[in-house]
Formats: sequence, structure tokens, C-alpha cells
Amino acid sequence: MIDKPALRARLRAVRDGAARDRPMRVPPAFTDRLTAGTVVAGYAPFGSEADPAPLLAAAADAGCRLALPHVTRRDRPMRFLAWRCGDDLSEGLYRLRQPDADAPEVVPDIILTPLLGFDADGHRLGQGAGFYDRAFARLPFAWRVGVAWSVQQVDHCPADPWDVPLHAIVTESDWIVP
Ligand SMILES: Nc1nc2c(c(=O)[nH]1)N(C=O)[C@@H](CNc1ccc(C(=O)N[C@@H](CCC(=O)O)C(=O)O)cc1)CN2
Ligand SMILES: Nc1ncnc2c1ncn2[C@@H]1O[C@H](COP(=O)(O)OP(=O)(O)OP(=O)(O)O)[C@@H](O)[C@H]1O
Repeated sequence: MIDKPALRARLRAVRDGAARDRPMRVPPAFTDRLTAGTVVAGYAPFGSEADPAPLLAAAADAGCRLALPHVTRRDRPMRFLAWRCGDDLSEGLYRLRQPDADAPEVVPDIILTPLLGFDADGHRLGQGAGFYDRAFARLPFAWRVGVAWSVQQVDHCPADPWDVPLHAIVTESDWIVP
């Protein structure tokens, strides 16, 4: 079976080569979950990552509070910090665009998760630093929604004991519920 590093390398190339010309879908199954005050965490995309902006805009329209991940070091937990559409971001670790470190920390109800790869069972492959794995372990009641281009789907993502599966995946064309 292909291992995670090899699959990661292959999927980085697939993602870089994808026709990234369509916005992510905003499925009714997603908007149905949005109520005023719900905390929705997104991310500021880098490289060829799918952009969760349409989902975040729908959340803001529904009166949700938004958040973005904030990391400082690989061995420190990722925090979710409050953010509003249009707020400034500053460059941090790995040149990520993040809210300022002193923005209030929030507990997300919905975590829009950047993916390198995923399968129909909701298993996913991320950057490999374990930031999202550790956040999912800490926040077991959050709704975990992966965001990806449809070409990032694979038949089988190798799962380790710590991997927490996604509840759903949104792409430019589909809403996949394992
Ligand atoms: N947009 C976005 N924000 C995010 C993540 C993410 O995957 N995407 N994260 C998810 O964990 C966290 C940051 N984690 C990261 C962990 C490792 C690398 C990394 O190894 N970067 C490589 C370049 C990889 C590439 O080109 O695709 C590097 O800097 O060498 C980047 C981010 C929090 N914020
Ligand atoms: N709950 C956890 N507590 C502590 N370490 C963890 C936990 N979950 C995962 N890790 C560590 O994170 C590392 C990366 O895991 P993995 O290869 O599955 O990354 P990934 O899922 O692709 O990355 P990410 O979660 O950042 O998107 C592993 O070395 C693993 O030991």
C-alpha cells in the first residue's frame, strides 16, 4: 500500500496541476447547519489549496462567527482565533497568513479543513505536521468538513490510529458524506 509521504508528494503534484477555475460549492447540507453565533473555522489558502471563501461568506451571512487557524511552532497546538472577512492577516510560520496572535481564541463548532487528499470514507491526508489531527482530538464535538478539489479524491487514504475521519467533504462539484 502507498505510504503517506509518497501519497502526499503525488497529491501535491495533482493539486498543483488541477484546473482550479471553479469556486467551492455551498451545499444546502452545509448552510442548514449555520445559525447565528455558530463558530466556523476556515483557513487562508496557500498555493493550490481550494479556497473556502464561499463557505465562509455563507457563514458570515447567516450570522456565524468566523475563525482562522494560528500556528507558531510545530510542537505547539494550533489555536483557532476570531477573524472577520476582510480583517488584516499577518505572515507567520510557513508563510501562512494568520490573524494576529492576540486575537481572541474561540472554540469552533465547524472546522473547514484544508486537504491534500481524501477518500470516500472521510479519511484525509494533510500537510503531515499533525496540527489538524491534534485539534480534532481536542475538539471532538466539532463538525469536521474537508475542503478540496475533486481531483484530490483517492480510492484509499492510509489511516493511522490517531486519524479522526471527516464528517463531510465539499469540492467544486460535490458534497460527499461518508
Ligand atoms: N491554508 C492552510 N492553513 C493552515 C494549514 C493548512 O494546511 N493550510 N495547516 C495545516 O496543518 C496549519 C499549518 N500547517 C502547515 C504544516 C506544514 C506546512 C508545510 O510543510 N509547508 C511546506 C510547503 C508545503 C507545500 O508547498 O504545499 C513548507 O513550508 O516547506 C505548512 C502548513 C494551519 N494553517
Ligand atoms: N492526537 C494526537 N496527539 C499527538 N500527536 C498526534 C496526534 N495526532 C497526530 N499526531 C502526530 O501528528 C503527526 C502527523 O500525522 P499525519 O501524518 O496523520 O498528518 P496529517 O493528518 O496529514 O496532518 P494534519 O493533521 O496536520 O493535517 C504524526 O507524527 C502523529 O504522531
